[in-house]
Amino acid sequence: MTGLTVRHRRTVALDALDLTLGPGVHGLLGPNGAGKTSLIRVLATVAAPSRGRVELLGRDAGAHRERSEIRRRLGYLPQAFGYYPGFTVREFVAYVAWLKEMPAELAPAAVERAVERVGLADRIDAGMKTLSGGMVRRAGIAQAIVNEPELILLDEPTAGLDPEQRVEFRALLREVGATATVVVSTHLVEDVAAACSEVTLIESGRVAFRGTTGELTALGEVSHAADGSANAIEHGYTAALRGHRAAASAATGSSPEDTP
Ligand SMILES: Nc1ncnc2c1ncn2[C@@H]1O[C@H](COP(=O)(O)OP(=O)(O)OP(=O)(O)O)[C@@H](O)[C@H]1O
Repeated sequence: MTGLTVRHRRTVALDALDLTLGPGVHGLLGPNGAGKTSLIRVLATVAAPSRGRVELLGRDAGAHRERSEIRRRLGYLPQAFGYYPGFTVREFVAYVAWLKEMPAELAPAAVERAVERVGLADRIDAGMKTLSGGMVRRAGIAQAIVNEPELILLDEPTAGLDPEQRVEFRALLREVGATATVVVSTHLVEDVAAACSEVTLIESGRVAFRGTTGELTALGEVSHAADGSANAIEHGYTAALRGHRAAASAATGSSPEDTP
C-alpha cells in the first residue's frame, strides 16, 4: 500500500502509510485506537481508503472488477462478526464457502477440513447460538480459512480463546503462514512472539516499528535484561513506542510527556 490514508470524520486513523507485506505471518501491534482495525478493514476490502493506493494479490483493490477477484482469494475474521442464529457451524462455514464461490463439489470437504483445523469437529452440527464465545471465534477462524486463502486477515483472533486454544491457534497460524500472507492484529505480544515472522507496530496511524520479532525483542534488551521471550518482546514494544513518540514530539516541538 502506498500513501494509505483513512479518515473517520476528523480523526486520521491511518496517516499516509507505505507498507509492503509478503508471505508469512505479520503481527499488527499497537495501542487502542492506533489504526489496526482500520488497516485490516481496508485490506479486507470492506472499507475504502480516503487516499492512497492498495494493491492486494497483485491486483488493484480500488478497481471494482479486481476487487471481486481479491475477495474470492482472501479470508477475513473481523473483530465482531454476525451469523444467522439458526445456522449450525457447518452451515455457517458452508455459507462463506458459497460466498467465496468455491466449486460446489469441493465445498463440503473444505468445510469439514476448516472446522477440524480449528478443533470444532465434534460441534460441527451444533447450532452457532449454542457455542461458547471462544468456540464462536474458532468458527470465525474456520470461515476465514475455508477457501484456502492466499491472504488471511485476522482482527484480534485470540480474544476469548483459553490458553490451550491460543497455543493451538498459534500453531495453526504458523501452518497457514507457510503458504499465505497472514496479517493478524492482536494486543497480545505473546501471540506475536510465538507465531509471527514480522511485526508492524502502529501508533496514531503511523508505523512506529517494522521488523522481525527478534529485532523488536532486541530493542527491549537494550534497556532490560531478557527474562523470557514474552517479556523481552514486551520491553521491545514499549521501547519502540517510546522512541516513536519522542521522534514525533521532537518533530512538533512538544514534550513526549504531553502524549497520553
Ligand atoms: N467509525 C468510526 N468513526 C469515527 N472514528 C472512528 C471510527 N472507527 C475508528 N475510529 C477512530 O479511528 C482511530 C483508529 O481506530 P481503529 O479501530 O482502527 O484502532 P485499533 O488500533 O484497531 O484500536 P483497538 O486496539 O482499540 O481495536 C481511533 O481514534 C478511533 O477512535
